[in-house]
Amino acid sequence: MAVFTEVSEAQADDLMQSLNLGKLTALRGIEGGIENTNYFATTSQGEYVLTLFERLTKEQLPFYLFLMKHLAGRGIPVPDPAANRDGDILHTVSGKPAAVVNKLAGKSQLQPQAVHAAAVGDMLARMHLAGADFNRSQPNLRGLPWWNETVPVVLPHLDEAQAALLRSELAFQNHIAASSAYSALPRGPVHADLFRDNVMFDGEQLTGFFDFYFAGVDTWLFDLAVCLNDWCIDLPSGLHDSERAQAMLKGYAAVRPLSAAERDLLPAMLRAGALRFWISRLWDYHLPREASMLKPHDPTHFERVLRGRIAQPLSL
Ligand SMILES: Nc1ncnc2c1ncn2[C@@H]1O[C@H](COP(=O)(O)OP(=O)(O)O)[C@@H](O)[C@H]1O
Ligand SMILES: N[C@@H](CCOP(=O)(O)O)C(=O)O
Repeated sequence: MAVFTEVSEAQADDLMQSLNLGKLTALRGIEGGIENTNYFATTSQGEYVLTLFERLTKEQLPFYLFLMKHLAGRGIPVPDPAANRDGDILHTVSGKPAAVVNKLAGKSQLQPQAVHAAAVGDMLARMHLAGADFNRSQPNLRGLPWWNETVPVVLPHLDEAQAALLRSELAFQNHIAASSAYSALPRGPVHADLFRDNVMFDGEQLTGFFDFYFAGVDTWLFDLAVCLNDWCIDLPSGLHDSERAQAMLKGYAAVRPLSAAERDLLPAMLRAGALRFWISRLWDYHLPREASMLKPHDPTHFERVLRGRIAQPLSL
């Protein structure tokens, strides 16, 4: 479940009315998600999602919320945070920072085909281009500095072979990040967590995507690698699916062709994407948050993905 903080109907009604979104008619806690408290709030005007942020601070949140607003304004199908009469889009509910966004149509496609992978590639490239002139900046808070901090914390929980892999991959990624080839990669705001459960489809039509709370400024190639590592990997084997990967790469490149430097570094970024989620899953698994009733994601999945990416680098 992902209701860490209870919200009463009266509290939600007050907020919806202050946002000029009508009178609350129903409020329902959302089970999915692992980071924040989420409710579906129905009003006389429509359906919305109310999020209370459990870990992110008031200083960090404007980047995500204004990025969503910027992208929505450019026609990218992402939730648009609602503003009050003073133009504020970050609110407070039960002492927690909170936001209200429109509910997106569609449902998750958890068993994607090539056509879905292509649509995600196309939309990701559109998002990168639309975000290029966004005027705020915040690093990817789950980027290399966080990996360097967190690896020593999770290492004691691993067996020898896993610890050796984690150490050597972290060293490899530090080496890549210090290279001139890496510095030459184009960058901008990235979603950084565009997994299957964060994208909505109506049949083959991508209707929207959400959950921007791991977004940040990073290389566009890293974002693409994160998508390839989720949409184009079979579950539970962790094996690469070439048909879906080619479809995603083609969908992306039709909107924004990859540079030579990006093509060269794709294998390293696929490893970076696998390492990032192996570390965060190990962290969530071995150091769970107090009072959380969540079932953590399986860390060994991304260990398998990483081993696969090292053994069989994807070449373009
Ligand atoms: N804007 C939205 N439109 C439709 N459904 C949403 C929207 N935002 C969140 N959801 C629903 O809420 C669930 C949890 O949201 P998510 O952002 O993944 O939570 P968390 O940040 O806690 O991981 C999603 O799986 C989805 O079902
Ligand atoms: N996609 C990540 C976990 C982040 O969870 P989300 O529900 O906020 O997308 C993973 O699979 O490890």
